[in-house]
Amino acid sequence: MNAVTCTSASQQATVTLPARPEPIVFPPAQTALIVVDMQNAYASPGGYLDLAGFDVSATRPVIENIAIAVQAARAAGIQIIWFQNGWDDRYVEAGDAGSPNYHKSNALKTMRKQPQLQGKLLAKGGWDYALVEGLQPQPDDIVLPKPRYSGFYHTPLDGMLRSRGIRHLVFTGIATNVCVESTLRDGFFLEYFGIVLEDATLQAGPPFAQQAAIFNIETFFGWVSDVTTFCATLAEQPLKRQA
Ligand SMILES: NC(=O)N/C=C\C(=O)O
Repeated sequence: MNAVTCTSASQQATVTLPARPEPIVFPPAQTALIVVDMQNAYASPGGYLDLAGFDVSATRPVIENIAIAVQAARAAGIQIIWFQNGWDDRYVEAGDAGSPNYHKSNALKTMRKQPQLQGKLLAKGGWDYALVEGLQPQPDDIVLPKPRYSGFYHTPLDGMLRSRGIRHLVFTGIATNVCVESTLRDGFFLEYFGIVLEDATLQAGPPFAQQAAIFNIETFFGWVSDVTTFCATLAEQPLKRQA
C-alpha cells in the first residue's frame, strides 16, 4: 500500500508511521503531538464527567499511554501542545442562554442541577480544570486554554502551527468523540493531516462512541495508529530525506 506523503518545497527528514487506512509519512520536526483536555474533569474520579454520570474507570491506561507518547515525541523533536478546556469561574466565557454551549454543555447542565458545584466544574484555577497528576507540561511545550470543543475555535492554535511550518497533528486525549474529533475535523478543513493514537484516547459515553469516532477519522478525516507503533516508528526508523 502506498504511504500518504505531504510534500513541500523544502527538504524534510521524515518517518513513515504504520496507520489505518494506510501508512502516513511525516516530518517530526514539523509535527505536533496534541494532548486534548487531560484534566481532572475528564480523567479523574470526582471530576466533571464522573459527576455528570459518564464512566471514567478506564482512564488510567490512557494517561499512561499519553505519558509514553509524549516522552517519545519530545525525544524526536515533535512539538507538544496541551489543551485545557474550560472557562472563568463565573462562566462568562461559556456563553449565556443565547449560546448552544449553555444548553449542551453537560458541565453547565450538571452545575444547574447541583448549584453547590457552581464555580467548580471546568473553572480556570480549580482542581477540575487542572491537568491530571502524571501529565505535566515541560517548559518547551505549549499550553493552550480553549472555550469550546474544537481546539481551533477562539485559540491561537492555527497561527502557532503555521508559523512553525507544522502540517501534521498527532492526537491523544479525552474525549475521542467530542474534543479530539472536533479538533481533528477542524484541522482537516484547514489542510492539516490528523493522526489519532487510539489507545491514547477515550470516549465520553458508551464504547460505540469510540468505535464511531475512530471509524469517522479512519474513513473520512485522517489516520489511526497506536502508541506502541508510534514510539517504535520514532525510535527505529532512520530519518529519511524527502525531496
Ligand atoms: N474534552 C472533551 O472532549 N469534552 C467533552 C465534553 C465536554 O467538555 O462537555
